[in-house]
Amino acid sequence: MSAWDAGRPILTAGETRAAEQALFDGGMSVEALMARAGAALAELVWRHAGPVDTLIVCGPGNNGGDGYVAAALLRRLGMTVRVAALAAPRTDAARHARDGWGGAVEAFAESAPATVLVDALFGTGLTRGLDTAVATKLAALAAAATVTIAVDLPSGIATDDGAVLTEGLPRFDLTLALGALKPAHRLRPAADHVGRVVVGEIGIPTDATGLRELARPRLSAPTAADHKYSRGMVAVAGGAMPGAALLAATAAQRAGAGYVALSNGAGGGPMALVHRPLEALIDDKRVGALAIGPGLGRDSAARDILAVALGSARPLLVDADALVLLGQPGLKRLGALEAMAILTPHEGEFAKLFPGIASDRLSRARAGAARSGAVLLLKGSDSIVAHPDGRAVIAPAAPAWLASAGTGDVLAGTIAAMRARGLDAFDAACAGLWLHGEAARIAGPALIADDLAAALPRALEQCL
Ligand SMILES: NC(=O)C1=CN([C@@H]2O[C@H](COP(=O)(O)OP(=O)(O)OC[C@H]3O[C@@H](n4cnc5c(N)ncnc54)[C@H](OP(=O)(O)O)[C@@H]3O)[C@@H](O)[C@H]2O)[C@@H](O)CC1
Ligand SMILES: Nc1ncnc2c1ncn2[C@@H]1O[C@H](COP(=O)(O)OP(=O)(O)O)[C@@H](O)[C@H]1O
Ligand SMILES: [K+]
Repeated sequence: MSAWDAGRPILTAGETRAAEQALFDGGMSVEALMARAGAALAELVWRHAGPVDTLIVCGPGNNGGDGYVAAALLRRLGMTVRVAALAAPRTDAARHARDGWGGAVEAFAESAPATVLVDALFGTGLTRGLDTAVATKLAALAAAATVTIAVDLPSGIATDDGAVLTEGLPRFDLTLALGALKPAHRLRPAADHVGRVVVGEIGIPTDATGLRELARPRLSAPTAADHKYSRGMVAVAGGAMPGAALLAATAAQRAGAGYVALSNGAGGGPMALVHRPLEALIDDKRVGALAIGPGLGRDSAARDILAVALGSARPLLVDADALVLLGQPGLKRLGALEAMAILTPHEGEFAKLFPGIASDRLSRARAGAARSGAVLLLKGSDSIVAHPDGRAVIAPAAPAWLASAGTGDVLAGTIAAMRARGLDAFDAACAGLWLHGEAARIAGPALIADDLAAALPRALEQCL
């Protein structure tokens, strides 16, 4: 299964509305869909918080409507549940839901805290940050609660770009994503506020999405018919700083490549690493991926090495210094290559390579892929893989211990191994990114890039 098919769909606010509309066009009522959403919420509260006193704070839209539905269901289960409203319902469905609750409705500003706080103020309809008084009250209720649950999204974050629009927004324990994940559940800084995310299946169609969550890849183990070249041959073009290229090459070996060759290396590294000149490697048709950038340097020698790599027919992975040296002519060459290339910039490299693309991270990654004609992996604490055709995958948060020199070099080698084993550029970037995050979890606190490479086999094991 491809990385695209394996990942859970992520819908924007607009896509969610369109998906809901498709159900309504098919004859379903808004009230019926809200009944499903409210039931999913009631079940989540019941399962995760138990029969303790609960306060559900409801906004004026359908997010608030979900809250009223859940309140009525929880009361029926015998729970002590109170409802507080920020404003009267403004949609027919939310009014219907409040009528179904029928009990007392406190004023939000005066409501007392409870053990469980359910935030049903705003969801995908949020258009601006919360007023200061509302934000302060929500934070106080959250601070006094033992368990905090957000309906669809914590109120105060932008659904589509991961922006936090409200100062002092609480970090919730749990978020019930209705129908599908939204970008804000995975994009930082919003993602820092969602806690554990549970997707509530309410039956909305999700196939029109252009965005998915990174999923664990399924990879095959070598069979009796395999030999070292069929498992994937990786070439790493080294340069001024041999350590970085060596890390990338070692990572490619540990990620399962059958043959890894390093050019311009200073020697050293695993005995199994082959040292060969770049000119010989680019003419070797067995090379399934050529990684260039880690430790390349930015001098004239580095430019020459990059020119050789760009002139080769080997599938390219362009990282680090090579991204900075590429420039506009290099980008043009990339787009014209027969085998789709992979670019792995961090934010700084991205800004140098694509001056003038200033937007949220997801839009930037997509624009960079479209402009280069290459798969673009925008690194960071919420890494994104974008295809030139507009599809994108967001990785769940990886351990921040990855913020350590050389971990990007390990990622480059890991992705090169995936590309060389025969995955297409998009799947290789996704598989490598997943293995990298998992290796970081395995390596644990204070990891160094060498540990990460050493942990790759155990990450790989989980994909077989
Ligand atoms: N669609 C469906 O059928 C279903 C949807 N479902 C649920 O509905 C949610 C989306 O519902 P929604 O579209 O009604 O938007 P919602 O987030 O409740 O708020 C919109 C209201 O808030 C207002 N407003 C916005 N920002 C504000 C602010 N900062 N401060 C103050 N006010 C602000 C805005 O008015 P405005 O002032 O912007 O005109 C408007 O009145 C979705 O997340 C899911 O939970 C499920 O029930 C399944 C069925
Ligand atoms: N705070 C963080 N949380 C999670 N992952 C991070 C964080 N900071 C960096 N990373 C990851 O660590 C790697 C760093 O790569 P890079 O910036 O190229 O470093 P280097 O050039 O030193 O190898 C990337 O995969 C990036 O996504
Ligand atoms: K909410």
